[in-house]
Amino acid sequence: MAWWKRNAAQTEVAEDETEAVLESAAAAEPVAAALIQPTVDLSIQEGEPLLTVESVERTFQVGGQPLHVLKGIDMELKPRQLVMLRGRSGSGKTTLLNMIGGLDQPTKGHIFFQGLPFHTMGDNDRTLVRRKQMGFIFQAFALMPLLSAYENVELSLRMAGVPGSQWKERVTHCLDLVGLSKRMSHRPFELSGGEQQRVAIAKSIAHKPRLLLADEPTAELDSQMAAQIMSVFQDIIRTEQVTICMTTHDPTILEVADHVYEMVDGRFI
Ligand SMILES: Nc1ncnc2c1ncn2[C@@H]1O[C@H](COP(=O)(O)OP(=O)(O)OP(=O)(O)O)[C@@H](O)[C@H]1O
Repeated sequence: MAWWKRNAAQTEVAEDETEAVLESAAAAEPVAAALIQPTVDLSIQEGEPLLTVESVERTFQVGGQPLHVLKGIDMELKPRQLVMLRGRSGSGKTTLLNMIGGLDQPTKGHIFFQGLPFHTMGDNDRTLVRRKQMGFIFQAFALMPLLSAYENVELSLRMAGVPGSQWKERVTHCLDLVGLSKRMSHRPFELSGGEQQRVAIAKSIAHKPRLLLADEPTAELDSQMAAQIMSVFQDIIRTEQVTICMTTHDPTILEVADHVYEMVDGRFI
């Protein structure tokens, strides 16, 4: 299980932990604001891919033996696309998503995000690009249980170092986009699973990322709620100009994808 999945699963935190997160967010604000000043030109020309994966392999050492998980992956994400990675459990989808998100690096091959070589960049540089340009959505929603929907979205703006003067308008806009204007003051336990996932989506797009990565975002939802989430994804691609790459096991939602990559044992077929 990827560490960001584990983090998501561990967000059932106690009250004092919520306080700690809020304090660290406040402390992080000036630092984050300084960190996310663009030091490289992240704009891309029309028609160019947002992300390119070339001949990527990932091998883990398990008990002294190499485990070849990705065995030569080539793919492309274009601006404003909805792309799905489909495959059986253990086929390597999350491992690939981690590479695309700059959370891990390939053993061999190249990954370019807006022309930046993720495969050679250091951890700090990839973290900066990720904070500013990417959003993440998890199966387990990753919401702070003691904060309202509004406060959850606002927290992600604080963490991204967005100036406080912009928070209210942006939080309201993002919650409106996912159809939750009337639920802003509700806390996660006062919301349905689909509504919680929509708060998580609002949270992930609040800082205006170019790329949204979602690991099984509909896995915990019934088919009606899953369809709602896919409709929200289509809306935000149009209105927020974002590209979405998600993993799924669910064959019923594949038809809304612009492209489906089918993964079998570390390869696309
Ligand atoms: N850090 C790691 N160390 C060793 N093996 C790993 C590591 N990460 C993943 N693996 C192995 O790589 C394989 C693919 O895992 P991955 O999580 O990418 O699959 P998946 O397709 O996302 O599966 P699921 O749909 O169940 O989430 C699995 O056999 C897993 O045990």
